[in-house]
Amino acid sequence: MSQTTEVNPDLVMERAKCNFNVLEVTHLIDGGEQNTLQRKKIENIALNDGAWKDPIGEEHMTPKEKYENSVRKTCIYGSIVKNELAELSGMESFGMNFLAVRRTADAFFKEVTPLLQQFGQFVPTILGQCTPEQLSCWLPKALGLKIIGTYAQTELGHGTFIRGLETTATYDPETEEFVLHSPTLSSYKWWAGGLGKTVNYCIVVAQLYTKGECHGTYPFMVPIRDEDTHMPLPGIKVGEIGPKMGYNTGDNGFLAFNNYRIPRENMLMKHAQVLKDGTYVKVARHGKLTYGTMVFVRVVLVSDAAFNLAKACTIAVRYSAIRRQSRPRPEEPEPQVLDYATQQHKLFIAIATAHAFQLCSVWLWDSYNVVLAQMKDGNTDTLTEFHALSSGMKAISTSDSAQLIEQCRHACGGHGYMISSGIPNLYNYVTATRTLEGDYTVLLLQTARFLVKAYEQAEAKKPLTPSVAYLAHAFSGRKTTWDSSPDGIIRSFQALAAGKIAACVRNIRKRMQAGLSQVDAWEMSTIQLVAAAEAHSRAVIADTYRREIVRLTANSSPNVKAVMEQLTILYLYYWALERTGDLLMYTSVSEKDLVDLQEAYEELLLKIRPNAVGLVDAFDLRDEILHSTLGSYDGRVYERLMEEALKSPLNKEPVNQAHFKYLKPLIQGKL
Ligand SMILES: CCCCCCCCCCCCCCCCC/C=C/C(=O)SCCNC(=O)CCNC(=O)[C@H](O)C(C)(C)COP(=O)(O)OP(=O)(O)OC[C@H]1O[C@@H](n2cnc3c(N)ncnc32)[C@H](O)[C@@H]1OP(=O)(O)O
Ligand SMILES: Cc1cc2nc3c(=O)[nH]c(=O)nc-3n(C[C@H](O)[C@H](O)[C@H](O)COP(=O)(O)OP(=O)(O)OC[C@H]3O[C@@H](n4cnc5c(N)ncnc54)[C@H](O)[C@@H]3O)c2cc1C
Repeated sequence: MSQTTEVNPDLVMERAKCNFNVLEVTHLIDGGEQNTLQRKKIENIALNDGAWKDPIGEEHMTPKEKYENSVRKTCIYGSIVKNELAELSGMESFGMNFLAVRRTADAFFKEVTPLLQQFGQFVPTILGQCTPEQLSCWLPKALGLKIIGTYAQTELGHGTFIRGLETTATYDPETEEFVLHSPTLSSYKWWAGGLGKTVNYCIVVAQLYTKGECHGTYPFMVPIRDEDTHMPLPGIKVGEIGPKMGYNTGDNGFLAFNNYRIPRENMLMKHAQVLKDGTYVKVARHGKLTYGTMVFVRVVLVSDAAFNLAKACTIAVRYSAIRRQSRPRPEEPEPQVLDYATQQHKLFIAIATAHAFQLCSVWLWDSYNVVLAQMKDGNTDTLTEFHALSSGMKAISTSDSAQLIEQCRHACGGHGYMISSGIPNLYNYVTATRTLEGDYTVLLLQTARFLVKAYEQAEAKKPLTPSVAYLAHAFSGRKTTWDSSPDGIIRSFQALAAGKIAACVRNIRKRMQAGLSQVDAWEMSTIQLVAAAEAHSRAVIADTYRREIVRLTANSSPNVKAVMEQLTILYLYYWALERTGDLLMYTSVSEKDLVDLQEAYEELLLKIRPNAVGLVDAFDLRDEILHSTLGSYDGRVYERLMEEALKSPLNKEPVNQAHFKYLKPLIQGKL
C-alpha cells in the first residue's frame, strides 16, 4: 500500500478506529494469503518504476495524442507483464496473475488499452473456436503479439441479433477460399476495439455460405493490414468510429469487405467444418457453441464490475472521511460527511455489493470451469443453465455497478465531478459494460427463457437444476412466511422470483388463450419477464454471497467474521427494503416487519461506520491504480486538487488571447 509521510489526520483517526485486521480481509478478497503475495509481486514489477506515468495529463491531450500515448504505454506494459500474459494460454487459468494484470493495466490506462480485445476476445476466441492445428498456428503468434487482433461481430445494423448479421463468407471450391463481402452499409462491422488503427488481424463473424446454402454465423481469421507496412489490404475498408463516452483510447473501428478472399483454413473449424469440396460438416453437439467467447467475457465482466466498484467506493469513502460539511450541532466542529446516515446509506451498500460481486464472480468462474470440463467430454447439458446464469449475473452486476459508481460520485459532491476524482472515467467505462457483450434487457430475457422452461419442469414435477431448485416450492398455494434472518430473507427473495415467474407464465398462457401467438404473448409479457429474471438473478447473488461469506470466514478472527457478516446482512436488508412492494405481494411480511427492518438497517449502518475506511483499505488498491485526487491513501485531497488544477493548459498564460479577440471588442462595443 502506498504511504506518504503526511496522512490526513481524519484518515489517521479512522484507521486507528478500525477494529479488524485489514490484511486478513485483503486475503479473504484475494482468495488467500498466497494470492495476495502473488498479486503484490506483480504490482511491484509493473508499477514500481513509474512507467505508467504520462508526460502530461491524458485529459489535456488531443484524441490523436491520447491514442498514440496509449499505444506507447501498451508496448511498455506488454513487455513488463509478458510472462503473466502468456498464462492466458489456458482459459481455465483465470488466476491471480490474470487479475493482477487486469488491476495493474488500470494504472497505465485511465480508459482502455487498444490491445484490450487482443486479450479480452481475440485470444479467447482462438482458444475456444479453433481446431488443434489452427490453435498451434495462431495461439503462439497471438500470445507473443506477433499478430494483433480483435473480434468483429457487431455491424452497423445489428449487434444483439447475431443471426441477423449481413456480412457473408461464401466458399469457392475452385480456389479453396472464402470470399468475404459486405453487401450493404448496415453490414459494415462496427465497434470492434483496436480495429480503427491498431490491429492487423481480425476475427470476423459472418454468415457462412457453401454450395448455395447458408449455415448461419461462424468466425473467420482475417488479415486486414499488411504485416510489414500496416496498410489496409486491397478489398478492405477500415477506420475508426469517432469519439465516445469512454473507451476513447481503444480505437473502436469499422470494417467492410469488397469480395475479399481468405484461405479455407481461416474458418475457425472447431464446431463446424467446410471440406475442400465445399461440404459443410457440423461437429458441435450444441447449436450455440460458436457464441462461446461471449459467455467467457460475460463471466469476466462480473469480476470487472466488482473491481471497478471497489475502486469507486474506496475513493468515495476516503473522501467522505476527510470532507467536513455543515454544522448540525453548533457547539461542535463540522462533522465528517461520512457521519451522515444518508451518506452511509449511499456508500456502505457499494462496499457490500463489491464484495458480493467479487465472490459471485469466483463462484461463477468455478462453475464455468465445470461446464467447460463437461463439454470437453462431449456433454453440453449444463451449458443452457450456465448461459442463463451468466447472462443474468452479467446484466445485474454491470448495471448495479454503474449505478453505484454514479452514487459514489453523488457522495463526493462537486469534486466528484472532476475528471481527476477518477469517478467519471470509471462510470464511463462501466456503464458501457451494461450494453456491450449483450445488452442488459436482452440478456435478462435470455435468463427468462430458461426460467419459464424451468417453471414448466417444476409444474410437471420433473427434476430441477440447482439454480432454480427453489421453484419446487412454488406450488404450495401459500405465501412464504416472512422471517428476517439472513436465510429467511433469501427464501423470501426466491419466493418473489418464483411468484414473478409464475405470473409471467400465467400471463403468457392467458394471452395465448385469448388468441395471441406464442411470440406475441411472450412479447406482451417481456416487461414482467425482465423483472422476473432480475428477481431470480438477485436471489442467486444474495444466496451465493451469503454462502460464500459463511464458508470463507469459518476460520476468520471474530472481528473479521463480524464485519463481513454485517456487510452481508446489510446487503440483504437493503434489497429487501428496495423491494417492499414485491415482499408484500409474495410473502407474509407485515407493515410492522418492514418498520423493524428499516430500523435494523439504520442500526447496522452505525455499526459499520467505524470500520468504513478499514473496509475500503482492505481492497488494497494502490494510488497508481485509483488515479484519484479524492481517494489517495494519504487523503491529501485539497493539495492534489490544486496541483491538478494548475496543470490545466488554460493556466499556462495569465490572459488568454480569446479575451483580446472577442471579449474586449464586445466590452468596448466594437462588435
Ligand atoms: C498489453 C496489454 C494487456 C492488457 C490486458 C488486459 C486484460 C484483459 C481483460 C479482459 C477484460 C474483458 C473486456 C472485454 C471487452 C469487451 C468489449 C466488447 C465486446 C463485444 O461487445 S463483442 C459482441 C458481443 N455481442 C453480443 O453479446 C450479442 C448479444 N446477443 C446474443 O448473445 C444472442 O444473439 C442472443 C442470445 C441475444 C440471441 O441469440 P439467437 O437469436 O441466436 O438465439 P435465440 O434467442 O433464438 O435462442 C436460441 C437458444 O440458444 C440459447 N443461447 C443463446 N445464446 C447462447 C449461448 N451463448 N450459450 C448457450 N446457449 C445460448 C438460448 O437460450 C436459446 O435456448 P432455448 O433452449 O431455445 O431457449
Ligand atoms: C464500448 C463498446 C465496445 C464494444 N466492443 C465491441 C467489439 O469489440 N466487438 C463487437 O463485435 N462488438 C462490440 N460492441 C458492440 C456491442 O456488443 C453491442 O453494442 C451490444 O451487443 C448491443 O447491441 P446493439 O448495439 O445492436 O443494441 P440494440 O440491440 O440495437 O439495442 C437497442 C435497444 O433495443 C433493445 N432491444 C434489442 N433487441 C431486443 C429484444 N429482442 N427485446 C427487447 N429489447 C431489445 C435493447 O434493450 C436496447 O434498449 C461494443 C460496444 C460498446 C458500447
